[in-house]
Amino acid sequence: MEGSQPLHICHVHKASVIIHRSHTFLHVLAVGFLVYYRASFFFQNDIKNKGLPTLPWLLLFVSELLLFFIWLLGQAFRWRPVSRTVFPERLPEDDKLPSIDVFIFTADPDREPTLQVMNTVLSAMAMDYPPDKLHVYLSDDGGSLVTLNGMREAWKFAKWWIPFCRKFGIQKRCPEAYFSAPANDDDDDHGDFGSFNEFLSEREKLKEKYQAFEKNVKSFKETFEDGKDHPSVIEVIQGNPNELKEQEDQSILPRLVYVSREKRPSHPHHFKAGATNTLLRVSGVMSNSPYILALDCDMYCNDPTSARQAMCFHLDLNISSSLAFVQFPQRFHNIARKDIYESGLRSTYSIMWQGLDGLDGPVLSGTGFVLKRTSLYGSFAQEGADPMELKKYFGPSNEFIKSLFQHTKSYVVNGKDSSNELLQEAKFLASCTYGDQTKWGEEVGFLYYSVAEDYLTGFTLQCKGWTSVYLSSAKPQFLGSGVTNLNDLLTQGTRWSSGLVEVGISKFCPFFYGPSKMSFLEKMCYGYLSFFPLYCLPLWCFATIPQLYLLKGIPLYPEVSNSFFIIFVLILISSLAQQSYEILITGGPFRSLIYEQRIWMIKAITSHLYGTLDAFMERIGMRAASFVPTNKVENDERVKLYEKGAYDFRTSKMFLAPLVALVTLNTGSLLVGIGRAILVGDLDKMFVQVFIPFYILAINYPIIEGMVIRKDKGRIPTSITILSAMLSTIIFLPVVSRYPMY
Ligand SMILES: O=c1ccn([C@@H]2O[C@H](COP(=O)(O)OP(=O)(O)O[C@H]3O[C@H](CO)[C@@H](O)[C@H](O)[C@H]3O)[C@@H](O)[C@H]2O)c(=O)[nH]1
Ligand SMILES: [Mn+2]
Repeated sequence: MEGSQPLHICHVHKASVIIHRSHTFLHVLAVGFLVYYRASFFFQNDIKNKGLPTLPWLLLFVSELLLFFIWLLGQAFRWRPVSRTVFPERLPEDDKLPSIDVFIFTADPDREPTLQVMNTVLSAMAMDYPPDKLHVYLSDDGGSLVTLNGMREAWKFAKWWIPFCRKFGIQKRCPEAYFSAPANDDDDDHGDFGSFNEFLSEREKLKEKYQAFEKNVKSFKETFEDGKDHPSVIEVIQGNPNELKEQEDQSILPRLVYVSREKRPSHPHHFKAGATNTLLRVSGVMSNSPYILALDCDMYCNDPTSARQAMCFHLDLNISSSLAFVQFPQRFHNIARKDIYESGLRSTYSIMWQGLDGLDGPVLSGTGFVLKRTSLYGSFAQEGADPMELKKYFGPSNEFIKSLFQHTKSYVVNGKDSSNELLQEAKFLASCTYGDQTKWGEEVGFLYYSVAEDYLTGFTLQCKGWTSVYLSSAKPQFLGSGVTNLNDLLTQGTRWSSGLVEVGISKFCPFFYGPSKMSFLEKMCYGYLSFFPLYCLPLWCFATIPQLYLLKGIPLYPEVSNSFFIIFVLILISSLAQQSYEILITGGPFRSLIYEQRIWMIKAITSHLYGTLDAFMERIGMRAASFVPTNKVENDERVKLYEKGAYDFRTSKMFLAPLVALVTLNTGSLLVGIGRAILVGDLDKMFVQVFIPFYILAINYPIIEGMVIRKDKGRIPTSITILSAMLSTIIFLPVVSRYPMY
């Protein structure tokens, strides 16, 4: 680095460190007493005599231990949280900046509206970075003409949009976001008053052009096409040469390339990891930039300086040699005031990733990262290596092998003569068999093993000694669309947990995979992420066992007068205190306390259970992996429900039935508990078991509302309520009647 001014600084959150560590100590102490209480039960001589059932005790004990274990792993995130500040103004001159390939992924024009995808493309093209050093690639796994047409339209609009953004210092470079905000954004730099009028008239002109663009994108209809069976299609998007001189284009616009890899029904395509590897190869022979910015199709650039921010780390000679990627948070533009689905991912991006950043670095998070290309190539790509050996790793393309040792490549494709060869090579690199018998997906590029490809790939990078940094700023660098209905939330949650657990129970298990250069605390964090979905097992137990035994009048917790009762109370308070503290320091509204617990419970009962089962079934070969892209279409009626804070229960029976059945069971046992308290007068003995269903129902009141009060379309259908009530009776009745009431 030139001069003495640092490009970035890092602050340790000292107060949080002290608070978290002391809290961890106290909480562990309390759990120690709980373990003593549970364990001593088994050493009582009179269990048999009293006829007390040991199975529920054992289940509760194991549940408590498992939940505690997961919690303990989670404390590693709280060990040393840090945050960072960058100084992009101290970066070297533009001509010294390295070039960047931007990868944008889309898979399904029905779930991912083309206009939205094009807005992401435009926002990336308009980033504040030298345009000749920016190459934007769109991977279209849908293989859709609608998307290709959208790209051509986006290119035409970009020719107006990008100069406009530059001239007036526009900050919101995603056109949709820009035109839906008022004209006088204070962040923009309009110059003096005279030019403000000029600005207004140009803005009007641009708005008309945007509307025309929108119309062209939306009105394009596809003649039937099968997105799952087609050859690779690669097109360097360039306007009509007569419209604007090519050279002029080049000086103002970054390159834009459409890539739809070959797909054949008989050939696995490995979802997003496969798409990423295709883009790595294709871009390798086309632009071969040393850095890659990856974006999901809904994640538009909200801060045009994000690429420069990332360069503050990549160009810092003190850390750059081992730095694999800079991760930005996933933030969303559509989170309602009441974030009832917890789609803001508060804890992940404001607590956990900051904690990882204080250890060896954050987890690779699929989108919003700037990664060093060579980190994905492994250590085999050494200069002087045997070319035949290299082909075993990277496949047969000579052009691609050459690219491994060339740092950047002048852009040559323009659709004519010699460059046509390069386009042919690129198509070859995008063919579905290219990776066969190579190390792509195993040791090179993104790994295919899990649908949580980002998590797994980042994990293996860090095991090899690569580091990462996390940069979260007050102004989000990227904004995506968060989920706004229960169905999308639970479908996505099922995929995530299946992908994560799959890693945990494989040879990649964070605790055993090696040799690993990762610190123990970092391993705990990775272990937490792989195993936390298993909290579904304890939660299923807590939602059923105390309730069933309350119905039978058998106590499973200490009575109020027992001194161990206070331990259970303390553990509850301690957990709530930790969550409240974290909501407080991350600036969340206090009601999140309830929303987050509700979603925590709902996901345990549904998506985490299914995801975990899925992972085990895949492991034994009973199921194939699947990746259903999250729906990004906004439906007015459904968005209204979301903004009102009402759950949209239109989802499958598979998700609703267990929720309704457990709410029914808990209601039943709460009523019986209250009845017993009045008639039998054993509230002292059964207090905890009455309190648990009470707490569950209080947190999940909206489910009761959805079952019996709401009349709108988003309610829970009566048929499901009846079905689940019957189901819960059939399943639970035998358990209740096995032991005599006394
Ligand atoms: O076969 C596929 C499936 C998906 N995608 C793209 O992958 C991105 C992420 O998919 P999305 O449906 O939005 O999934 P999310 O659950 O929201 O994604 C999170 O989780 C994924 C792993 O499960 C990561 O890949 C993502 O980056 C991360 O944002 C989207 O742009 C898709 O178009 C593909 O390119 N090919
Ligand atoms: Mn997404």
